[in-house]
Amino acid sequence: MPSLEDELFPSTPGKFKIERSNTMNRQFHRCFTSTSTMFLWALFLVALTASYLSFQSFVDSGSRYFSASWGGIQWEKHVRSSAQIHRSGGMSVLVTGAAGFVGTHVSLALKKRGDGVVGLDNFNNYYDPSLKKARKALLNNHGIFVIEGDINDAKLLAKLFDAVAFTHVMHLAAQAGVRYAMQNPHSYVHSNIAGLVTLLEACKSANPQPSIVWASSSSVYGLNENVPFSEADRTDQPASLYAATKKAGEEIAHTYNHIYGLSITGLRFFTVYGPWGRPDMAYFSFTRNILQGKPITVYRGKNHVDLARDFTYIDDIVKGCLGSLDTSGKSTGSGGKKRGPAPYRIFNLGNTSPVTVPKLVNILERHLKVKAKKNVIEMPGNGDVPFTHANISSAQKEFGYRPTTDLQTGLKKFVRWYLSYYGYNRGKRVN
Ligand SMILES: O=C(O)[C@H]1O[C@H](OP(=O)(O)OP(=O)(O)OC[C@H]2O[C@@H](n3ccc(=O)[nH]c3=O)[C@H](O)[C@@H]2O)[C@H](O)[C@@H](O)[C@@H]1O
Repeated sequence: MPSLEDELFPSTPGKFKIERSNTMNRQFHRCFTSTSTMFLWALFLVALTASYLSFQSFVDSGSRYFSASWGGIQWEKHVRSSAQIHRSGGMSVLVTGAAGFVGTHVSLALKKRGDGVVGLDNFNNYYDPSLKKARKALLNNHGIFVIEGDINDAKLLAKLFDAVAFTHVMHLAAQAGVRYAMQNPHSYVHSNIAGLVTLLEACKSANPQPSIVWASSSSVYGLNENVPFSEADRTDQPASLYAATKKAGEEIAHTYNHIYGLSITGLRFFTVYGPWGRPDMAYFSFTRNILQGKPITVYRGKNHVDLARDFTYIDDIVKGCLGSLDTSGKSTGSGGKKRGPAPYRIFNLGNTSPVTVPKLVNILERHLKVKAKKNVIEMPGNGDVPFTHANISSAQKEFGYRPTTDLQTGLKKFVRWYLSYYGYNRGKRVN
């Protein structure tokens, strides 16, 4: 039987194989034995290092688990204190997408009037996450705790509803943007469909069930040509996957209302703009490019018709959100079972006065005191619609919604914020 040495060092044709004297044999054997011992030691050390490294990685993953961004006594304390109501008849609201544009403004408005607010946001990098972090810091300064987590995380949601009996959920977390849907379609399904269902599941099982107000979109009107758009108009011709996921969201919401007695209000926002806004939107990216001397691309419709939007200022949208929360009515279910019918509502939140994109550029040029380098091209077939225009009579009737800021005034406020946030006022540019 071959020895271990033989197996480790199989004979090979070479110097040591030719005729050897006894002495040479002994020396060779000594030398061979010590070499193989060293090799065994080396092997032992390698094995030791490997097991140490794998132990380290086990410890690391363990500590990652224990230091997860949510959970623990301190964390629950923060959640409960942030959810605390400070006015009589107030509400405690879970705001998803709290570090987003609309989420930040709504959270601040709720907190300011004495409602409890807990924020949830996944801080994804669809656009510059540092802007989301800055919004989070702003919310923290106002006593609002924002949890870094995803609406698809059912355990996190269950934990939140365990910790706090939220009266309302303001669901604003979403994958936004009309044209980006062609680049990353799955992100829309992940947030706007799967995420919505996970959230509604958590709400339906919560005891008490919260009332839900959530962000749909004016884009559900798609290729509809009746203007202004009314809630009763057809919404079965979406022009983008984004619009299709929002429309699907409305149907899913209806199902949860019907089966589980959840009170649900969907808000169709019309191109919301303002301070702390979204860098992917035209008014924001135009401002950035104009200030940096870069060209902007202005889309134009068929037959040289200008595109138009019912641009709606953020403060008006916030009023609409709060009005919806205040009039939402209660969910009726408990223990995951419906106990009676609950409200199901949909409202347009627009400005009711569409403005063309060239006019938007004009206003920006005046506020920025810089001429834009315009590159006008025909609207590509990328999900865009030629115009939007809201009929807001339902929201007006239900909770007195009345927008008061025109585009000229709203953009002035946006530009003032932009210049200050990006350091133009201090004589330096940080973007
Ligand atoms: O109201 C809505 O439902 C939607 O409003 C916006 O979508 P959109 O109206 O397309 O807003 P922008 O992306 O800011 O575009 C505004 C206008 O500028 C035009 N545009 C956009 C980008 C560009 O480079 N050039 C350009 O001319 C667009 O065609 C559009 O007519 C938001 O991005 C959506 O998330 C939201 O749901």
